[in-house]
Amino acid sequence: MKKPNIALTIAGTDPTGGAGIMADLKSFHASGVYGMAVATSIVSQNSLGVQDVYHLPIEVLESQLNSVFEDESPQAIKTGMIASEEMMKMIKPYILQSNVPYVIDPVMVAKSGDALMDDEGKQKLIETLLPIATVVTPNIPEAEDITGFNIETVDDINRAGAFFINEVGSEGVVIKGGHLEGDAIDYLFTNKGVTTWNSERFDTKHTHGTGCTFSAVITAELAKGHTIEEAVNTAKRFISLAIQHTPEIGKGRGPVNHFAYQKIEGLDYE
Ligand SMILES: Nc1ncnc2c1ncn2[C@@H]1O[C@H](COP(=O)(O)OP(=O)(O)O)[C@@H](O)[C@H]1O
Ligand SMILES: Cc1ncc(COP(=O)(O)OP(=O)(O)O)c(N)n1
Repeated sequence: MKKPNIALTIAGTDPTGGAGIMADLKSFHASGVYGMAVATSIVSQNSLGVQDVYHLPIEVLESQLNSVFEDESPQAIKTGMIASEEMMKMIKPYILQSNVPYVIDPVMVAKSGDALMDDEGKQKLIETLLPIATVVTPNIPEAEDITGFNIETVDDINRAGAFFINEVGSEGVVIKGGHLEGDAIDYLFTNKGVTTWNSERFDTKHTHGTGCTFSAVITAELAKGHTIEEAVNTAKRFISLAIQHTPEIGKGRGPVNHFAYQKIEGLDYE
């Protein structure tokens, strides 16, 4: 059997499996990629919200990174929740040395409204990690925080896309339209221009972890050697099916279905 491609996620946890590294590992698996995961923070959360957040000591983060990189070389890396500048500085050299596609989900606030990063962390993310990203996947509030202006119209989205590419220095950015009204439209900006993906908006409250899942699939597709455009195309189809076929788990805003794409599209593993 051929050795699989490997994707690594570096992010926070969710014991109920809807978001964070747990959702990333399921999404990697459902994309036919071998997943590895380094935890940054332990988050006690569920479909009802975030109950507690415990940031791991920096030496625990370093120790996990060494365990991964002493042993293997992932073909793509994703970061999600990174709470402090100290963590960002610890992670950055591992990403640079890997020299593989790097996806940033700039996680700042959970949909429950709970903060997952402080204000200083947001500024440091712009300075340390966003300039080395292959793709950044902000939702509208995250894009507003990073750019510093309100995003309400398509003109605002175009201005935000230009800000990430020209001022921050990211190679690509997908500004996700999940938080706007109407169809769920996502906008990919690269130096080649803008590409949009449009899906119907499914009327469901079960959208916990949509951003984690979407960015994890982009990472998996990049690990397989696909282009940014191909990776976002697959991720959009994956997340649309995952939201359309939610498993209705938990008492509140539950997770998406990480295995709908695999079942419906009949993904073949190599
Ligand atoms: N109700 C919905 N119906 C269809 N697609 C959605 C819906 N909500 C979000 N999406 C899609 O899910 C992905 C994640 O978007 P979003 O929910 O904005 O991210 P986040 O979880 O980071 O807030 C995007 O592709 C977005 O268009
Ligand atoms: C550990 C952890 N990371 C990220 C998030 C945010 O997830 P996201 O996919 O943006 O969706 P919501 O969970 O906010 O609905 C999280 N909750 N936990």
